[in-house]
Amino acid sequence: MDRIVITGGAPLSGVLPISGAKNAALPLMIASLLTGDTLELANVPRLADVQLLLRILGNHGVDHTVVGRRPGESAETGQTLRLCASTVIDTTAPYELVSRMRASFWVIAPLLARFGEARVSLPGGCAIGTRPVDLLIMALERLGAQIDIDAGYVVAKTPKGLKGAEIDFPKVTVSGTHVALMAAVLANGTTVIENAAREPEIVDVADCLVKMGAKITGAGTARIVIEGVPRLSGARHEVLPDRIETGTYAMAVAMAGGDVLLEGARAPLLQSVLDTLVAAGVTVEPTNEGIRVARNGAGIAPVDVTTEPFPGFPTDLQAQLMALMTRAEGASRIRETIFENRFMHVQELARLGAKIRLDGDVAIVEGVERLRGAPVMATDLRASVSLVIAGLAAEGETTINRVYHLDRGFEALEAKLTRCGAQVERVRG
Ligand SMILES: CC(=O)N[C@H]1[C@@H](OP(=O)(O)OP(=O)(O)OC[C@H]2O[C@@H](n3ccc(=O)[nH]c3=O)[C@H](O)[C@@H]2O)O[C@H](CO)[C@@H](O)[C@@H]1O
Ligand SMILES: C=C(OP(=O)(O)O)C(=O)O
Repeated sequence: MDRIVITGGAPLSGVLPISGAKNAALPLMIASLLTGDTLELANVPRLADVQLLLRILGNHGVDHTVVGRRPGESAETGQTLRLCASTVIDTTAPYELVSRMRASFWVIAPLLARFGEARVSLPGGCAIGTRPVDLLIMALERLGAQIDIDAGYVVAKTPKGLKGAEIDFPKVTVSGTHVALMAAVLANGTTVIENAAREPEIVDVADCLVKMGAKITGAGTARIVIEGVPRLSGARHEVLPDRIETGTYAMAVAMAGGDVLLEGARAPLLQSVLDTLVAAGVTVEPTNEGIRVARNGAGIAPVDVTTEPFPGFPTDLQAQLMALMTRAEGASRIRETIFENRFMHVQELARLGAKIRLDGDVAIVEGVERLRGAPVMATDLRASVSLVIAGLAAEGETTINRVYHLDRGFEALEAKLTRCGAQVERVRG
């Protein structure tokens, strides 16, 4: 298995390109099931999750081609995919594939909306929490689907087609909102989603669906209204920049010190994160090309942060912020409210010398003078990258095992960091 070896201590400088957002690319690819025409998606990151989803869609009969490199695309960022679901041969998504990536469960919505049936494996447990799908099922039932659970599969049918309805989510859910949206666009009549997730990735998917002929208003607010249409057509759409990758590299610069332009990043996608970094004493400057992040000499000030649905501080950056705060001048308080088991990085950061105490859903991080490199491993994507951030500031060598987690969500991580002066190497094996 591959490992990443980091020799800490080098400041970062230069230009680091930001890739397309994984969490938008995945539902956008799934939306290709809603039409028999071609959906062309640009700026799709080259990630293990994207490759796996192509396999899952291929299993349903979706053809894909990778279009030659376009202007603005490089070996490090982005590819253009053409997806065509003109002949869907199978409406079952099997356990072997769905169990490897949660978002693949969302195929249930377009399959049901377009073909009136879907049989999709329950996604199974995951390192960061139990992550049930009850609210996704509730949304589909509200739209008139009959749902049974059979041998670990969700079997959904809608013999007379889906019907528009009011869906009021008792808690904000990104997955629930994606599923409700993708089902409602082909339903008969009007659907209103209340307490909808406002994440930028929801807006990106809604924008693409509108290009495909869907009638959607209110995406990006807590109330989305969808007027169902009988069919959707093909479209071309460019995936928005990855705000989580942006925040991750901003924290890497804050940790290592230096001055880097995060090229293509958009500040409004992560204002709460940028505000936190400014509070920590980091220089953050949105420019026409992206976001400049710098820390030259100044210490890191401790912060008090709670994870929340967008526009609050994202749970997907909680581990990275915690890594940064291990070097702060004082104690930080980080509260995780989205997932009940998302502190798996704490014991690994401790191996590098971090001082972190857990009290329920709160982590109290006592900043230390120095971290020291060590072998570490993590059980999920963002926890793994928090160890990369810590490794950049640790004395000596940090070896990160289980690199497949990083490959799920960070395109060309070593190349991007190395180009900015970090000593990061992938050891194949
Ligand atoms: C591929 C993708 O986009 N993943 C993101 C998505 O995950 P995901 O879409 O799975 O996250 P949700 O917003 O749906 O989950 C939020 C909370 O609601 C709970 N819940 C969710 C659905 C349900 O039916 N019942 C239920 O109780 C979850 O367990 C969790 O505690 O949003 C999360 C929150 O921003 C991010 O961390 C993930 O990176
Ligand atoms: C938790 C994440 O992804 P997923 O929902 O695919 O597990 C993530 O992107 O941090």
